[in-house]
Amino acid sequence: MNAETRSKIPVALTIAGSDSGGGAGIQADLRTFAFHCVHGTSAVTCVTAQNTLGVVRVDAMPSEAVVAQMQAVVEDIGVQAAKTGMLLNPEIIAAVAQQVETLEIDNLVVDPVMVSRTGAQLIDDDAIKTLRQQLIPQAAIITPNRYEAQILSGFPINSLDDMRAAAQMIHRNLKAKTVLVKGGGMQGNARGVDIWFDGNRLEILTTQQVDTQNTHGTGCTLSAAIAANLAIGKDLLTSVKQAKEYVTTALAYSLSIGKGQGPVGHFFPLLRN
Ligand SMILES: Nc1ncnc2c1ncn2[C@@H]1O[C@H](COP(=O)(O)OP(=O)(O)OP(=O)(O)O)[C@@H](O)[C@H]1O
Ligand SMILES: Cc1ncc(CO)c(N)n1
Repeated sequence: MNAETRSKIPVALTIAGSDSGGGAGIQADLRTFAFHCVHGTSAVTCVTAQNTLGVVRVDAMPSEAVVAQMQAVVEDIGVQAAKTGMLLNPEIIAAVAQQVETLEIDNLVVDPVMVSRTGAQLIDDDAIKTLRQQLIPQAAIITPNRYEAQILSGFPINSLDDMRAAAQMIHRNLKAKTVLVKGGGMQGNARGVDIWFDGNRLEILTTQQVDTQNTHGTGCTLSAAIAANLAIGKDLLTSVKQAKEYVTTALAYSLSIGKGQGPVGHFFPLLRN
């Protein structure tokens, strides 16, 4: 049998950490790209020893190794979109920001991974500063969760109104082109509601609320799905809306594995009871 060669396969790049438990980070991103029929490439920033209960240990890659991975992928294969996840320290963030510019990477989705949904800080304070100054202004969209939006806006977020105000403030103060404040960590009716603001248009994005504790990797999955849709050539708002639908269905098929928060079911059409 002759192999059928396809020349127009969209390609996306994830610049993120490894999650040994397989629920978040590059493992979630590559599964999400594959689901969208987008070829997935990766630049690993750090290796976490992690499971459904939390992060046990983190080992950073040298920033030169992250740069080499980005260059190897972009200079040969080329990418139509990229996302960043856990970037860990100021050296890695500065190096990634520099390469995004040098390699002219378009359609950059920045998931400003700082604090997990459980409230655990995942990167150090200097890293947050570098992220604000060097990477966020280059993003087509940034996707902070409730706690990250609190840090970036500087005020507590307890309601949909607070989320709206934070999205507007982050857009204005950080020169973020588009902001999506995610509501997975909210209580009551605001849980699972996201706010989109691009300086012009403010949209409240809702799907069905899914009642599950298996929410590990929802943020990674959402930003990877946005990048996949952008790589395919969809516009930004359509990419976000469709990514949100994808996460909602993946949550509805989430996996009860481990003793804590299990991962979402990325390949739900293949899952059987
Ligand atoms: N229970 C839920 N029902 C419906 N949608 C949800 C639920 N939980 C999270 N989401 C959605 O999942 C997406 C990711 O948001 P979330 O706030 O969970 O990100 P995060 O905290 O960065 O995730 P992570 O667990 O990967 O750190 C958002 O679109 C959010 O609205
Ligand atoms: C590697 C990694 N990236 C991102 C997150 C946030 O969910 C996580 N827990 N682990």
